Amino acid sequence: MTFKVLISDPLSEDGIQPLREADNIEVDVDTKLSADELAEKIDQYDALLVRSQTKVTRDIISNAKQLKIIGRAGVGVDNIDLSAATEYGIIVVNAPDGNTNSAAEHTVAMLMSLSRKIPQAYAALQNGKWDRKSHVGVELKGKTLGVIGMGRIGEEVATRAKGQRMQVIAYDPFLTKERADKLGVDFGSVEDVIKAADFITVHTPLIKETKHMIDKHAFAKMKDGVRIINCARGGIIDEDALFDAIESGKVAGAALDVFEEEPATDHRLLELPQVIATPHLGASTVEAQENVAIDVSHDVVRYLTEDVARNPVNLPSVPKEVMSKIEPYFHLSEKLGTFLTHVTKGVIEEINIYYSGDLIDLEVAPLTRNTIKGLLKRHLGDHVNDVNASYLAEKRGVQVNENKSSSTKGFTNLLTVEVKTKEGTRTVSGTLLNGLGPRIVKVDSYSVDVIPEGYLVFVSHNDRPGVIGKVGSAFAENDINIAAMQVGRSNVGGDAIMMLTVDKYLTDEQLEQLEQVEEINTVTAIEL
Ligand SMILES: NC(=O)C1=CN([C@@H]2O[C@H](COP(=O)(O)OP(=O)(O)OC[C@H]3O[C@@H](n4cnc5c(N)ncnc54)[C@H](O)[C@@H]3O)[C@@H](O)[C@H]2O)C=CC1
Ligand SMILES: O=C(O)CCC(=O)C(=O)O
Repeated sequence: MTFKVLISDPLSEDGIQPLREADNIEVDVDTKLSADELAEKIDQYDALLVRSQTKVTRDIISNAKQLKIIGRAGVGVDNIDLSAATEYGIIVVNAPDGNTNSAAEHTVAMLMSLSRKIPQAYAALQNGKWDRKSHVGVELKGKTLGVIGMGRIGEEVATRAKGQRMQVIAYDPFLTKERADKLGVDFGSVEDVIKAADFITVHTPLIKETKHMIDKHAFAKMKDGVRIINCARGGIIDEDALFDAIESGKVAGAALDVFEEEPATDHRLLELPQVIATPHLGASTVEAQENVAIDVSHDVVRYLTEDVARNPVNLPSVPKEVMSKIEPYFHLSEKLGTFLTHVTKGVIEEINIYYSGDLIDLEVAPLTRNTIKGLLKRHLGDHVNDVNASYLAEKRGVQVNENKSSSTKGFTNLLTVEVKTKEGTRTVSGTLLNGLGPRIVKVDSYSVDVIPEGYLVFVSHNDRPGVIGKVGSAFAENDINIAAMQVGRSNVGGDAIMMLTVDKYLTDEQLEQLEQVEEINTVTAIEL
């Protein structure tokens, strides 16, 4: 099978070598497509790679009939409609580490340019003005830098600012005292930071909580003559409030690499002499562009060929060590879900998944997603995958509960899936037998030992002498070859079940014939 990859923004040619070198991947580069052209063309592709220029909208995603992965060569994924991608089962991956250094260096460059008015002085000189009076700067040494967002870039900036002998005070919801002490920075609330700082730099993602977090109220609390830097995302700082704060003299200057609307060629902030700006250049170095393209290309190859991604954005990433431990249970979890879709009557309202034995200490969320996938796929089709399984269940009002239970019923590991509908509850348990692979070991209260593979027939019947022979004959009369058979009963003469492994999926006619046997209540054909 050959996968087709479209690259719709300029990416480093050296960086995309992993894609070019993959045997089964064909790469098209087209960086001039309009949104409409992309929406029209996208249905031929298995993967789309972008930088920040292409807006991957719901419209484009809904046309992407075979798209499996969107790769963002960079950190911020705000140019991709993540909820649409999740809904359509498309994984989004980014390259979070490759441009950290460049973005941090750019921030420091902006900090120094801002403090010494280098861009303004250069522009004046180009216009023939030897003006030394208007371009008096301030030193960084001894000043306080406020860092909001101490992730990868924020931390690098803080460390470098200390090299300039600045004091650093930082806020991040995940910044612990231990980490702050280790980095040699003070920490406090957003308010503490903005009140204490002479320079403020933001390094958060643009999300609901950070949109306009620096607004007119925040500016009012700052020191007079504060200077602001934004090399993260336009919109973290309210641009109108910044404009007013500069005009009023509260803010002495601002250095902006990013804007709420980009490209921002005609922005009123750019008319202010206190503002210096670059056109979103934080990651624009040879090194960063090569790094992010390499990282994202590797992830696209990995996902298309092995179904694993290192930097997924709309799916929690599972560390390799965890993955290697849970991987053997993947097959079992999906098969248990699929088994239940065959034997469950009515609309699923609740799914309870119980993990016990060896499974109790593992991170089982990926197995839960896989079980849900098994439960939904038969009815919703092949577009159900790990990315959208939980979303689709939630959308349908299905409550999913993940439980860890100490009851192993004698197995070293046991995975039990219970499904509730208005018509009742059905339960199936499976285990991974050492050296023998996956087994279904219980259906409702009946113990069985069945390999969850191929074609099965689930028969519920009354426990009477001779019934097994009758069922055997009925199968023979219907030309159905039985490869294996398991029986289980609740009590002598009571309800009983049979699980048979057969060679073919039973037709409706065959099922009707089998149900003619007096002792048989229901016969269900199962394909796992
Ligand atoms: N200008 C450019 O070309 C570039 C811009 N960026 C942008 O820089 C930003 C930071 O990137 P990274 O450091 O790689 O991301 P990161 O994910 O490592 O760090 C973001 C940090 O922000 C923190 N945060 C989230 N909400 C917050 C809040 N309300 N207040 C304070 N902190 C909050 C998070 O806890 C996290 O530690 C992103 O917006 C990214 O898109 C990244 C690379 C290049
Ligand atoms: O140069 C780019 O692609 C933008 C980089 C960026 O903003 C990011 O990685 O978040």
